Amino acid sequence: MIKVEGLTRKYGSFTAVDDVSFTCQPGRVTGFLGPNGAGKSTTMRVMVGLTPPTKGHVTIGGLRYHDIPNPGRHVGVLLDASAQHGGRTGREVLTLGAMTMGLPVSRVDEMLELVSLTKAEAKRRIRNYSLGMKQRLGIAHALLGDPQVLILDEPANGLDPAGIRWMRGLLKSYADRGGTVLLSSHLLHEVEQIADEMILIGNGRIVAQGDRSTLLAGAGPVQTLVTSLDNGALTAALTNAGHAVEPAGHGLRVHAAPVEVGRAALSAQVVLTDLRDGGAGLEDLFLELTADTQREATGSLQAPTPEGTVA
Ligand SMILES: Nc1ncnc2c1ncn2[C@@H]1O[C@H](COP(=O)(O)OP(=O)(O)OP(=O)(O)O)[C@@H](O)[C@H]1O
Repeated sequence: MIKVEGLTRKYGSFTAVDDVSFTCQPGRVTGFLGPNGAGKSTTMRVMVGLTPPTKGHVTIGGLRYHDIPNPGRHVGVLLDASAQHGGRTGREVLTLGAMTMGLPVSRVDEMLELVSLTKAEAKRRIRNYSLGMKQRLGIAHALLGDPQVLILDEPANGLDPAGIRWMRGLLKSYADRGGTVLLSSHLLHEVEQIADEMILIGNGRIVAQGDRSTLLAGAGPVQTLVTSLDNGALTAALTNAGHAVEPAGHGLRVHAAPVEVGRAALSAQVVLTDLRDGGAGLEDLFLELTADTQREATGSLQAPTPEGTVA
């Protein structure tokens, strides 16, 4: 388990992380989500002892990182995949890691296979790796010591769609086996597909946390988008059932849950061709909660004209 308690990190008069507290449970993937500069990396750096906190503390399995004997056997860390020495080969990096942690060198081949780096790629110098290859190597390094806890900063960065899917499966099965995973991202869709819990941070402060349904409960009124073979009859049935209905594209927006819409359609014998949640959703919630920390106005984006002026 990772426990962050009252963590504050200041740089001069600037507060990068402001009284942050949360826990990451074993068997769960926790997503750490926030816009650029929100304080995710700083929090993670404090977790693994690379940045001292101004106030508060972090424990992993009850110990501060510095007090964990042979930490690589307990905590797998990937903070910056490009931070490896460019002149070393991937195999050398993993071999050095295995030797430092007292692991058999056979572990290197296992990890290379796990992250799908070929033998030829493992012999290449890291300065010639693509970002996605560096990321795979970083994940291999984090998993080398078979740790119970993983702390990964933007692990999907640079991975192609198949790589992102692979990583999702890898982290989910790791958590299913009882591991604790904390991963950061500034991309909601990346996190929401994998995380059991989400922690939203903006301007160094936690703005929301919980599982998907808890967060969605705070995301505005329930709405459903529905299209049918007879929208007129469906509108009548929904109105009779006491639900507000308005036209939306080829279908209807109903101020009720999908199950209520389905019931009304059944009673009116209307065939549905599309039925989906039309609520504000997590993205709206995320943008709303972090609105004062976004660099862009979220409501009224205007594309620049070809001349570079806003139309
Ligand atoms: N060493 C430092 N000195 C001064 N300011 C710093 C330092 N490290 C981080 N900061 C500032 O702290 C804030 C939080 O940065 P951090 O890297 O933690 O954000 P982040 O949420 O990881 O962002 P991103 O998604 O862009 O990686 C930023 O404003 C950053 O400029």
